[in-house]
Amino acid sequence: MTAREAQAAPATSPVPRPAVLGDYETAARGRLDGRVWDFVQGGAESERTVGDNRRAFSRVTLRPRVLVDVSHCDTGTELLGARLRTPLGIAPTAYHQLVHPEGEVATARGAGAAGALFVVSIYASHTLEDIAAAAAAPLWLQLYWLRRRDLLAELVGRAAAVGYRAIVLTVDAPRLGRRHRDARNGFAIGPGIRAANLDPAVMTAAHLPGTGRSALADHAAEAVDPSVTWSDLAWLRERSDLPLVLKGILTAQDAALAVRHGADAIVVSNHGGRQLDRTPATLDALAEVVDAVGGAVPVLLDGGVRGGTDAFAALALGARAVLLGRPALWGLAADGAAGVAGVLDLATEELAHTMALAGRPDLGSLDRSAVLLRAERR
Ligand SMILES: Cc1cc2nc3c(=O)[nH]c(=O)nc-3n(C[C@H](O)[C@H](O)[C@H](O)COP(=O)(O)O)c2cc1C
Ligand SMILES: CCCCCCC(=O)C(=O)O
Repeated sequence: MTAREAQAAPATSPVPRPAVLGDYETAARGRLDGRVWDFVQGGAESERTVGDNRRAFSRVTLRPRVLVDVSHCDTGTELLGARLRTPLGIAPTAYHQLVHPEGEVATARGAGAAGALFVVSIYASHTLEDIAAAAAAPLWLQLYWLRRRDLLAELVGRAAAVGYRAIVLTVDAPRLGRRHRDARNGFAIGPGIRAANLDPAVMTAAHLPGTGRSALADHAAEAVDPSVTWSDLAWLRERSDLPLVLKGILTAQDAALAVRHGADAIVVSNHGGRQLDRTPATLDALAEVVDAVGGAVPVLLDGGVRGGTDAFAALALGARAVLLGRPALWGLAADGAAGVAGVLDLATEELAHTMALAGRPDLGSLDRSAVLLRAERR
């Protein structure tokens, strides 16, 4: 069942006729506890980077070509050997059960209905195996480099055994960003929700409310290994034959190092503005990374993508695919699997529409000449 069918059928759909992804945001806002909402929406420190990710997309101008046959617009793409119906996928986000009882199992169903990639967080609230059983489209597994390397080795083995297609190592979080909303809320992961793939002994701090701090930040300080460097990637490589994707690259220097150390793909990401505040908007960093990589590996982007026209801009500037973080959680909170598929289908329809009006009937015909990215006014 596609999301459109799901929404057309019962008059009880909680998000009737969403016109833009922001309609899912509004619906999610009405359903979530304030502290969970702050955890989802919030960013690090002044949240300047959260806003900059969005502002960068508003500086894009489109340059349409005309008298092109656009009677069929194809959003299909290929990524690390897998065919996808859409270049829009789901970024890894922790603890989907915070926003919907069916958590990542529903997210996997929604992504499958849309034919979209789903990157599963190491902090998923369902097991890798249950998520895989619900999936009908490619899954990748995201890791943070935990001090407990035995857990990493176990996870990459389990992921391969149930068909995950890549390992994504997030490299922008040697410690957690200073998230003032979570600190003020003393945010902790509530009872009944757990990181289903990790040893509970590692997770204690993440569940301690009432400290006056973010329990997740305390957990990260305990559990994440901040001493990891480029040379450690070989350790992970030796334990998995799956392609290795590095998420959180923002500079040409690190992009070149990633290629040199054998990364199979790169995600240009500032973690949705949740880690180092005042990093560049991902759209502004994209061309630098794409140029440094020189086509050696695919480059993906996340951060601030809120519709098909944003995706069009990122794809034109060289991204092979684009990931949605918060919007997937809005869809999940609003309407479970149908909401996730609804977000992906709506954004993909918007992308196809933009492609038609811009005279670019397939992703291969999209290049930098399709957009102008105006410099930021100082
Ligand atoms: C609630 C939440 C949880 C997140 N959890 C993770 C995570 O577990 N691993 C990770 O690599 N990134 C995580 N991220 C960052 C996302 O993968 C992604 O980089 C970011 O959300 C993209 O920006 P967007 O939300 O503006 O689309 C999280 C983001 C949010 C909003
Ligand atoms: C590394 C400790 C917990 C991380 C929580 C998920 C996440 O990455 C986020 O942005 O939030």
